Amino acid sequence: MSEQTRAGRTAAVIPAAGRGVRLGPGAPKALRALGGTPMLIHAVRAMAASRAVSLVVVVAPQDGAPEVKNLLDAHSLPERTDYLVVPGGDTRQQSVHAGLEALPGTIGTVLVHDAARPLVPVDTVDAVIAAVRDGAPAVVPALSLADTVKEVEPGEKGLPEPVVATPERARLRAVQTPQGFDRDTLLRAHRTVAVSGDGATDDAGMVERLGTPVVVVPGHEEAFKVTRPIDLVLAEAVLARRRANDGF
Ligand SMILES: Nc1ccn([C@@H]2O[C@H](COP(=O)(O)OP(=O)(O)OP(=O)(O)O)[C@@H](O)[C@H]2O)c(=O)n1
Ligand SMILES: C[C@](O)(CO)[C@H](O)COP(=O)(O)O
Repeated sequence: MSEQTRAGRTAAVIPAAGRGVRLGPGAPKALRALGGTPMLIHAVRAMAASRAVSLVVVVAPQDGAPEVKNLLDAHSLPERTDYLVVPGGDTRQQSVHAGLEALPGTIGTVLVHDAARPLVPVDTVDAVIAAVRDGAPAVVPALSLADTVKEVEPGEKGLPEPVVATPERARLRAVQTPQGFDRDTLLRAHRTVAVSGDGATDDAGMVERLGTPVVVVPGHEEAFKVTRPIDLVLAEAVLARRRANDGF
């Protein structure tokens, strides 16, 4: 069944319904400008840049679907790709679930990509799709860590926290998006797995909870998530360098 569905088309679901509290006051994060263009538009273009992606489903803030539709209409996007907008939920996983339920039956492979990762290169997108099409039911791009990581006993904010363990860094990876899935597998995870607790911060974590294997492929430094104000400074710098290199 999976092999059969994976022969189908590839869609990208972009959860974009978050507020961006950690970025500070302002418009919903996905709608904030990066290089003069909403972050969401960068993310949509990043998915549609892959020739394998034939449908992009944007999950908009709950009451923001009309605004997001207008935004997509107002920006140039590849014509070979179809675009759909659906309203999101209170959590990232509710939003992703809403996007998945909107997929037509012809979709065999699905990517889930944060609107907050506007600069992911198309080679990373294609590598994830290729790994799913080669038979992996769940694929995540990830990077090794530059910092040592400590596990702590979380305490009150501002107070010293006791260290519990120092995990072996060589075995750790920082996970990015787009994450790629056999569509039936991810839908099953979203329909059956609890959306809180360990493994609920990303879609691959939910698939892990099904007992289904997940594999990692190399991520990319420019696929970082715009979470805090410093990330926006970095994103502007990366975009400016790209534009200078492209000569416009
Ligand atoms: N209810 C939600 C919450 C998050 N997201 C999306 O999930 C992605 C990753 O989440 P994150 O970076 O945490 O975004 P926010 O939730 O907006 O950030 P914050 O936690 O700082 O408010 C973002 O593209 C965000 O729009 C979503 O679609 N629906
Ligand atoms: C999905 C994700 O981007 C993988 O790193 C991450 O788990 C999202 O976490 P957030 O706290 O909801 O931004």
